[in-house]
Amino acid sequence: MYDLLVRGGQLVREGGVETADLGVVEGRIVDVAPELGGPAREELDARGLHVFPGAVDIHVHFNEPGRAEWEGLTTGSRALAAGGGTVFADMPLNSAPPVIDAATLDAKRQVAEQEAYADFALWGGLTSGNLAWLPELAEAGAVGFKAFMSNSGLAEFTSPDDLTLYEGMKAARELDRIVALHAENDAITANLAVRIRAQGGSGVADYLRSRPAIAEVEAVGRALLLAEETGAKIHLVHLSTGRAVTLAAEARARGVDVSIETCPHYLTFTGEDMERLGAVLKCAPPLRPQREVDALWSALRAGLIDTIGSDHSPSSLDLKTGEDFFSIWGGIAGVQSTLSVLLTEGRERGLSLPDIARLCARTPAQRFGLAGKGRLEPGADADLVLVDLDTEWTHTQENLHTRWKFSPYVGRTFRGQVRQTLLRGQTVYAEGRFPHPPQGRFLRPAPIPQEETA
Ligand SMILES: NC(=O)N[C@H]1NC(=O)NC1=O
Ligand SMILES: [Zn+2]
Repeated sequence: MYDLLVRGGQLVREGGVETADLGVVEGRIVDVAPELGGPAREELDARGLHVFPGAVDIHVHFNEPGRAEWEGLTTGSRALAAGGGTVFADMPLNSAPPVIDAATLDAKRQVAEQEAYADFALWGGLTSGNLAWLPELAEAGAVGFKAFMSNSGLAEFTSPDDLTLYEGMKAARELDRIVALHAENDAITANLAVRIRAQGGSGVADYLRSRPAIAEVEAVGRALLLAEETGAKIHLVHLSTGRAVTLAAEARARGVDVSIETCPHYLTFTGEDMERLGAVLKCAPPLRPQREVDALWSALRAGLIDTIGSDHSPSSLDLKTGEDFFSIWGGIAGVQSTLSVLLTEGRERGLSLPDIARLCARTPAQRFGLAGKGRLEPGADADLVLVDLDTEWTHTQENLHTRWKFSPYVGRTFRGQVRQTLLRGQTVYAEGRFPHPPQGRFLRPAPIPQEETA
């Protein structure tokens, strides 16, 4: 007897899209076939809908404990679920204190186990001062170590110098953990900012000039060399330029173990949009000219980019206002919109539905050792998103579930709407509501597979 039978949905799987039923027992998919026989305790009619694996957002900042006024695990994970997500990996900053040792990781884990509407993994930090604590972070279940090659924007989350990064990668290799890198050259970005501000620059165009593409490309090149030298596995977060993606893809072709992420905002908005809309679009690396947006879409079509993470990083609204654009908080609130962007713009730009499922679910789950996630296969968790692909809808402040109703996607029209999200067979989101209390579980990464993730 099934606990749940999902009837007649169009399943988006690795090989293509097929109409079939899903049989679920104790939160796991046990059977996938057309016209499964019952009985079942509960049936869900998915006819006319597409069923995707729950999205796995490997890059969010929910900022709890310590900075819940910026977002919070409850609101952040509700927004994730409303956007079709069932798993998130929370970055070690901007929670306070940041996650740089086992005790801070355990403290965040405890809060998330109470509050998260999705299953979750936790990143540890690799900072200038915590090399000695990487083993205990790995032991506590960190999914990997995040390092900033430029200023993180928060004094308590320091950047490792190149020697520390090199030694951190060696340690990460020993611990079989991935190092995630925010790759921008610190000397270029910091010194340009000082010079431009000294000349009185304080606007969006000034900010854009302080973070040129070469800052990203140089840091990506350096990170790849260090990874090649140490044999470490690295994950390049939020790449914003075609040239950085090409550099990383070339390194991968000669054996460097690198995965490549971009974010919906680099696929949707340009520097000109940032100049027009201001703080709601402030991020680092910054938004780029249209030709880079197009280059990222080409790279996605060519299979060069592995994962899409939201880099959801909001703050309270007071930090998003002010005359000096350099001082405004950098971070975009997009956790609810990743799948919507891909279903709308991605389909127009030539991605298939299985491509979208691979980028948003299968590859991030596989790359980060999140067993049972990201696939609609027998044995996997019944993490399902029911999507009506044809409905057009416009994002409003009212349908945002984040703490602050401040997102660049408000006012945007999407084609394809999330109707219902299930986590291990239980509905966590349906038609604007969250019918059950939070039940997210901590995911400890399994050993990372060696094979290519692309
Ligand atoms: N600290 C933090 O969240 N930084 C993020 N925000 C952003 O725009 N880029 C980042 O790396
Ligand atoms: Zn981030």
